Amino acid sequence: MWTHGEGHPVSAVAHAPDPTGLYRIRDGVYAADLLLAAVTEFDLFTRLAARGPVTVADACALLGLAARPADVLFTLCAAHGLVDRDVAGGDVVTVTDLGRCHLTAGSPLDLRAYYGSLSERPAVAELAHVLRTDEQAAWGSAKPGATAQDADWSGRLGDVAFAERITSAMDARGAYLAPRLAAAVDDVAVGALLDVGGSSGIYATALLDAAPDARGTVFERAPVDVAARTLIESRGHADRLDVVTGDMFTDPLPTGYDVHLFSQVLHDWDRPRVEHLLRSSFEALAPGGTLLDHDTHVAADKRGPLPVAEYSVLLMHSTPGKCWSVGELTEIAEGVGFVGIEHRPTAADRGVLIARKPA
Ligand SMILES: C[S@@+](CC[C@H](N)C(=O)[O-])C[C@H]1O[C@@H](n2cnc3c(N)ncnc32)[C@H](O)[C@@H]1O
Repeated sequence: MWTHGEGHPVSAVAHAPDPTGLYRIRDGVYAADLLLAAVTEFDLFTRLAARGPVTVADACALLGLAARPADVLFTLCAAHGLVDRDVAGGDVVTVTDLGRCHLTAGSPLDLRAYYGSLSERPAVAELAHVLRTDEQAAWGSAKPGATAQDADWSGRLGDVAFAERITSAMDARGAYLAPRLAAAVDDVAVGALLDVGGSSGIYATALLDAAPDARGTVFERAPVDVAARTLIESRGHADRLDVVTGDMFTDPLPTGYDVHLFSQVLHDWDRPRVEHLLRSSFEALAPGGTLLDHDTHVAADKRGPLPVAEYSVLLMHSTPGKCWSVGELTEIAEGVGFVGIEHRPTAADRGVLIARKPA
């Protein structure tokens, strides 16, 4: 029988019921609205079926879609079996029998009116706007009238109360995920760990628990740095895990670390900023060091997995990011100099991309 707070985190996780379904409900909360928007605002399947196989770039031109949200949309449609997506063959999408039979005009089994009956949901309009403009919507579909500065997720992190709330959320998410990440990389030697955007330090704590001689640093922006220090101290890890305050986009990362961890950080950012972060990591990492990117990763063929495709919709809605594919991250990491890239599953649809800096 499971009781809250039972035992050490590692054994607690080992004995806990699997919460993957609970992560999926939360992370996939906008996914149905994106499909509703695609059907009701763009009549996506009717127009694509009439066109035949088409590149994603041409589909964007045909439908008036911006590239990033279209990429997220077509991964979701592929994961649902509504389109075939051939990334290796030029990123061509083709409506499947399922999409053609049930979501196109003229079919006797056309469900578009059924989907249309929910088209007034506020999130449908928000997602249609993101699809057209690539402008992110307010975090949590914040109340009408909020200023862009107030509504933007990254901008709101400057507010102490919001930063504490988000840090608590990240910490709660990590209680189950962090020990599983540590177990998945237990063969990676850790001397000094830098956890970039490490929030409460829960992942760094788990990695250090598995490497008793190692030390670590959480690199965080203000005011999350304050919440991080408080939580690390309260857990009795302040002797081995400190917090350095900085901005990962305007400051160089500190040197003297042989393992860098980015956990669920890259999915918040667009490609230029992901490239910046991986280049910055490569420059600061000790020769022979290891980069760990722990996140929900889309498969290289961009056809799923479905829970990751669904989470990518939330990120597309309210950040400039998305769930990056293993192929995209490998290309970016190799482009800045990393080698030996591999991907391992961890828990709850997460995985870790491991890359090495040559010695
Ligand atoms: C989605 S959270 C991930 C937190 C944690 N790594 C995890 O896996 O739950 C992104 C983190 O990046 C931090 N962050 C955002 N912008 C930053 C910046 N410019 N410099 C440093 N940290 C930043 C945020 O404060 C936040 O803690």
